[in-house]
Amino acid sequence: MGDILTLDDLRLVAKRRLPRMVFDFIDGGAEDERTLRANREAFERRTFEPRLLSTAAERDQSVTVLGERLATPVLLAPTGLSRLAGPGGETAAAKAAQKRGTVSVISSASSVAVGEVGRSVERPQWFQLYPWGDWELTSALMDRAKAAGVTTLVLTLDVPVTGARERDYRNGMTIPVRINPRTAFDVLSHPAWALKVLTGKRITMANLVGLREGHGSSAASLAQLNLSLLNPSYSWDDVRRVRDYWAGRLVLKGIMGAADARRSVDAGADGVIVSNHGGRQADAIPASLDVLADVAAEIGTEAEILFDGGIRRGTDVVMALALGARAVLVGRPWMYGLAAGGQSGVEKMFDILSTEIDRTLALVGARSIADLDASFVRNRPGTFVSEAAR
Ligand SMILES: Cc1cc2nc3c(=O)[nH]c(=O)nc-3n(C[C@H](O)[C@H](O)[C@H](O)COP(=O)(O)O)c2cc1C
Ligand SMILES: CC(C)CC(=O)C(=O)O
Repeated sequence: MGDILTLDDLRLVAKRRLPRMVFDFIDGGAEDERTLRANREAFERRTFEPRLLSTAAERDQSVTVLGERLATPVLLAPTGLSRLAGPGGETAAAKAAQKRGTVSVISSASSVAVGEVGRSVERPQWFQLYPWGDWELTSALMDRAKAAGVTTLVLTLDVPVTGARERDYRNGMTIPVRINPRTAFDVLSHPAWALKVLTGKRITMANLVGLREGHGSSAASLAQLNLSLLNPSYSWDDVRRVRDYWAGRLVLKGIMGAADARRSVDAGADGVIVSNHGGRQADAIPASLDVLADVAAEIGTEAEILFDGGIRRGTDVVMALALGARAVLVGRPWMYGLAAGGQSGVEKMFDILSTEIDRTLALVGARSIADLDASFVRNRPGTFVSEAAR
């Protein structure tokens, strides 16, 4: 991995190593992928106003998030079925995060059960829950997370139904996976991946195993169960019910405006994640960066604000922090890291970002994260991204 300089390099290695259907599942977004592209363009449209002669010989990028000290302001976002990207999946990711002094958020749809990840690391992890209609299963999952030592629950609110990831439909990446000459060729032409990933333990939504009496345990039936549990009429009262049940910290994910940020605080959230699910759910909603300052203005003094969507550089991290986030999460980049080099690939991702964050702090003139505020960022109208650059 010596020639990998950037997170985009990691993406290209992942693209070579993974079957197209797996790469596109990770890389893709919903419908026309407008929101997916917008997430990047929002960073490319903004610039810094450097403050000269105001940094220090050593910069400090540590932050405190909901009472936890993190060595770097980057957490791993919850992503389902990570073992598709590489062996170890969520366990490898949690170990990498722990090694770099931060945490991962384990998805409800993770391919390693939360208890197993918890046993493989000392640092307590976070756990993500979907807005399920079935309270018995929801509370059972919270109990499992608590028993696994989870400190912070992330309740994802932007999945009333699944977004239309059209790359997946076209590639046969559906439930069940469509096996035809094209998908078979796709897998067979990536023998190293097939050997490493498909010959290991069966890839399945491990948290759901045994959750529902009498429910089958095949990968397809568990994925189907996950889908069928989604509840389009989930309400703020349901959020309050989770709040009352979960004694730890509660973070609401998918907040895209001041009004929902206010409702989150009213429902008892300790924090929110400004996120559009990496452009995988609603298309034609804004870049998450474009609503961050609004959310910060509304609830910045009452709850902690985290951010995800399109972070690919240290400059992006510093910009999001300057605009009001306490820390950021990355989704696709750690999956690319896992595909490129397992746990060391995820560590590599952290190392690239940390080095870039440190250099950016020095170049914009900040000694620590606490020095950053919106005055470091210029908002430029229009975009610098050409069609060709995409
Ligand atoms: C392959 C994949 C699976 C995901 N699975 C989940 C999930 O299970 N739960 C969830 O809340 N978000 C999920 N997300 C969204 C991420 O948590 C995060 O919001 C998003 O990836 C951030 O954008 P980024 O990929 O540009 O960093 C997933 C994202 C990807 C790419
Ligand atoms: C594995 C899926 C259930 C999760 C996913 O793709 C997502 O939430 O974006």
